[in-house]
Amino acid sequence: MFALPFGCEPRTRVHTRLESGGASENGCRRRCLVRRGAAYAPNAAQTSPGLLRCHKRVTKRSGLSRTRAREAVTPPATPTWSVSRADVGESSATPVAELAQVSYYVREHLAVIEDVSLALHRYEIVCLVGQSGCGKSTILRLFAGLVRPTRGTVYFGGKALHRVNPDAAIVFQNFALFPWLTVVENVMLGLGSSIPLAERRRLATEMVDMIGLDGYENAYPRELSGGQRQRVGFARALVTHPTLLLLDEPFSALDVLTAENLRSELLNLWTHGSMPTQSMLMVTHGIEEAVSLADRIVVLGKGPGHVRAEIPVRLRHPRDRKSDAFQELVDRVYKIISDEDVYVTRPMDTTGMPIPRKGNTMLPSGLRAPSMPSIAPRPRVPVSDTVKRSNRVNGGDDDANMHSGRASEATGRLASNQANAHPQRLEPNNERTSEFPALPPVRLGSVAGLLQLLASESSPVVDLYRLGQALQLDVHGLYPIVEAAEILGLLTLSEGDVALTDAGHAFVAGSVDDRKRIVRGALLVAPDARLIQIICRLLRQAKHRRIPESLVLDSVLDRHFEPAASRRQLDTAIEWGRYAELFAYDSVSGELFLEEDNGTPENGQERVRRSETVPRADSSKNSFGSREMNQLSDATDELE
Ligand SMILES: Nc1ncnc2c1ncn2[C@@H]1O[C@H](COP(=O)(O)OP(=O)(O)OP(=O)(O)O)[C@@H](O)[C@H]1O
Repeated sequence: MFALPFGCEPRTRVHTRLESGGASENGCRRRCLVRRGAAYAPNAAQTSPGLLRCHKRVTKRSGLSRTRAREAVTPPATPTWSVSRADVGESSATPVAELAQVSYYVREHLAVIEDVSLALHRYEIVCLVGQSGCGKSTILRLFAGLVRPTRGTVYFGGKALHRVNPDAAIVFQNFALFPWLTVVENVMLGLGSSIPLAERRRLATEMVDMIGLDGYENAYPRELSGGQRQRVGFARALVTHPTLLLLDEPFSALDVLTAENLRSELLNLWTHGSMPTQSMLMVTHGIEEAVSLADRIVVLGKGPGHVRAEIPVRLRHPRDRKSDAFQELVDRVYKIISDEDVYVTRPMDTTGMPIPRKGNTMLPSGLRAPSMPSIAPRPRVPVSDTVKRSNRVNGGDDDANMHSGRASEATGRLASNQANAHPQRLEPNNERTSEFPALPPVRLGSVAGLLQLLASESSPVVDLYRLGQALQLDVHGLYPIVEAAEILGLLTLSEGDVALTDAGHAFVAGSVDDRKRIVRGALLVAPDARLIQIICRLLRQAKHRRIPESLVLDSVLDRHFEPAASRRQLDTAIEWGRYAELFAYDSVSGELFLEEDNGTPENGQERVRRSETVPRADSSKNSFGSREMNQLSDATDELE
């Protein structure tokens, strides 16, 4: 199945609101929501992790100063962001969308779902859980108007829906990106052709920025990690400003740390009222995921699909997964799903108390046991220097690793026991031929996920071994992520224990811009980030602020690493440099380049940003004069 967000009309109410003060009902409502922040909402500047970049968006669009723009969208300081948007009492009598006694049959006689009634209210996240084949995705498609009910009615905004829903968008599990289109072009597809091309590009670029992919606008999907691809999926859905966001297992294809990071960023956007969306319906197989995100969990039964229980989740955000209330709810949902004979009547649903008839503890097919990691104490196993060195050059096993795919994740898990039991037996890596510092080849999204996880722990110090167990990562998979965080000064590792530093706490609490600033500052001074520092200096020396990647490979990396390891080092440097917006990369020409200089001195160095005006060298290596190449090549000796 492949579909794009629906609707072609430009829907610009949020931007209108931000620029003009907002006159629309929706804009007003959302503004009120933000203002009520004094009573319930978070202070983005203090507590907002992740993806939120509204202040930057406002700056770009309205010309406000950055500080003023931040004030325009940041609610007043408040103790905590703890109340669900569904709890603000703004849900109106008319649901955002509703299935009223809907049945859906295929081939005229095969019932997929039967007599399902389900209302989605304003500012509510509803999670659909249930065994494989119980009709979860079908319900999503009904709300999207992609399929029509055989009986019953689908309502949207109180009106019967008879066509594809233009105010809904879907985020898919498998990202569904066009590989031949860049990030911005993929997002533009969500907008439809009735909007002028330049406007589509502008809106898409803004959304890419908001979703935390600034610096990747012109990257192709193959250059992105799974988490980044799913960010594009979110951007493509959100760029249409959908009233209803439908999520079909959006985190299930991601490794656990990336999923953790993205999930918390999404929740943060939602909680801050930064999304144009009024209601979210998410299909998930993860019970803990449902309990951590949902305002209401709907459990479906199968044969044919029907609603077995609706369980309101009244826990406050951020939800403590170790709390008794959280775990009780997980157990309750688990019991309802796993025991077909637990019969739940509708009046009982609101209390969330099922009536067990007889025991059945088997995990149904397609249902994952509670999967979000929690960490317990354990005996200590230090990580050997050999493992550290080996992992720096070779990377770990998870999707976190930039050079391994899903298959290697599974392999890594299988290998985990041996590796954890005998880390000191791992063979030293022989690729490196000198003491040039190697970057651990991991994605920074995984680092963010790890930090997020550590911050949610009650203990300030967490045991690395237990952490690996909880994440189902062996030492090869986990250590490079920890090491990357260590290089960036975000955590400390001592005798097998990891602890967040002040910078690590600031990173977790910070916005996307804050996070990038922290990483940028660290990369410019960290001794182990010498490769990135050399690239930055070469770029500043280059005539057009562009260098071919071959220069870095030939003149720097190949002196110190075997060719395959050189490539991995360069890919890592590109990923980190892009994230920090230190430089950009053109994968077609294989060139690194500086973006427009915004003149902001940082750590004694000048930060540079994108510019269409930077002259672009020809994609062939020859466009760099041999004299310049020689000069730059000579310069590397000095830089090293
Ligand atoms: N167009 C169709 N033709 C034939 N069978 C269909 C069609 N649509 C849905 N089904 C069947 O209906 C059942 C429910 O499908 P659906 O994808 O909605 O379930 P699901 O709960 O989302 O499953 P999963 O959790 O495995 O993704 C499945 O058995 C599916 O094969």
